Amino acid sequence: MTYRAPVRGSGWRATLGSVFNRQFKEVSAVQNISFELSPGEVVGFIGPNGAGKTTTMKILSGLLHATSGQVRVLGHSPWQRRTDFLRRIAFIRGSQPVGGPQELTVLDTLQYQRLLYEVPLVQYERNLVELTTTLELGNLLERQLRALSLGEKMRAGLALSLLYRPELMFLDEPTLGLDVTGATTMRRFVAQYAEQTGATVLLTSHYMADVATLCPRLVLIDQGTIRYDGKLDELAAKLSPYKLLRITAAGADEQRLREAGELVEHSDGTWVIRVPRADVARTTASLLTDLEVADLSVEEAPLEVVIDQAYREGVE
Ligand SMILES: Nc1ncnc2c1ncn2[C@@H]1O[C@H](COP(=O)(O)OP(=O)(O)OP(=O)(O)O)[C@@H](O)[C@H]1O
Repeated sequence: MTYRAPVRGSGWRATLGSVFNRQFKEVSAVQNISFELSPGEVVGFIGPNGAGKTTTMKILSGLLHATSGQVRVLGHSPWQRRTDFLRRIAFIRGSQPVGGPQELTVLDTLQYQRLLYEVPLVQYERNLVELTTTLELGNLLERQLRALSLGEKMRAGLALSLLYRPELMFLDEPTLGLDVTGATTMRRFVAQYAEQTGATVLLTSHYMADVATLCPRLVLIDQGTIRYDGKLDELAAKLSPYKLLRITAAGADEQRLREAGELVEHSDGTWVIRVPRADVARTTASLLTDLEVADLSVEEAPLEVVIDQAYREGVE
């Protein structure tokens, strides 16, 4: 997919000049991307800023027409934007949760959406009750869209999209700017919707908590090309050949723990050591034998660390 981007120098002369003599350059956003989603999958589509995530989602939802290649979504060519296709998908962006006239109330907008998507009245009323409860919209329904906070807009935006029960959701940074509670509510809601309806979800996020909570599979894109497509835990295993042992033991001495692995942290009688994956079972057993262990847990390296490494060094 290439964009035709206008080229303009800086300063008012260049600005004026570009009005009469506009020049363009081709910007390649994504190339040779190929992946499939199975019905019911929840997939994390991640990558650094500018990697091509939003562009891909716009192509998949039909907002952009790819300059080359083949795209099939639910048996349709998305760019044709056929009504029967649009009724089955939703594209929800955390940066623009609700479009349309901002003077309308949430309820007006939901009613307008019902007409647009031809949702039968009985189904509309049932869905509205359910969405109002699960997304806690009760006291927002009579409020104008423009008066909503970011978190409230996001909840309203989700309700608008889910009113017609899409079977495929493109979620572009759905927790952007939300506080901890807002982000947790959003994750819980998406997981619940996908589970109850069997919907397929493709989700982009820079918050690893979203990915870790929701997505067993990851597609990692960088500079417009896919670098990894597979299970989240396999990516962690591939990139991080270590696990962390967190151990609380009375009378443990530093020397003994240093023998067991690389010391990462020590506070209040709790030690964290890094141990090669292959040695975890043996090391754990010997520590349990040698020390008076009150607590011991085996943890993966934090996902942030794994993904940061994938972005910086690649996956191979
Ligand atoms: N309308 C446009 N005109 C020209 N170039 C564009 C346009 N939209 C996006 N691009 C470029 O295409 C590339 C991919 O952008 P895209 O928005 O898809 O990235 P992204 O992965 O969603 O990034 P982010 O995580 O920052 O949102 C970037 O280099 C961007 O500058």
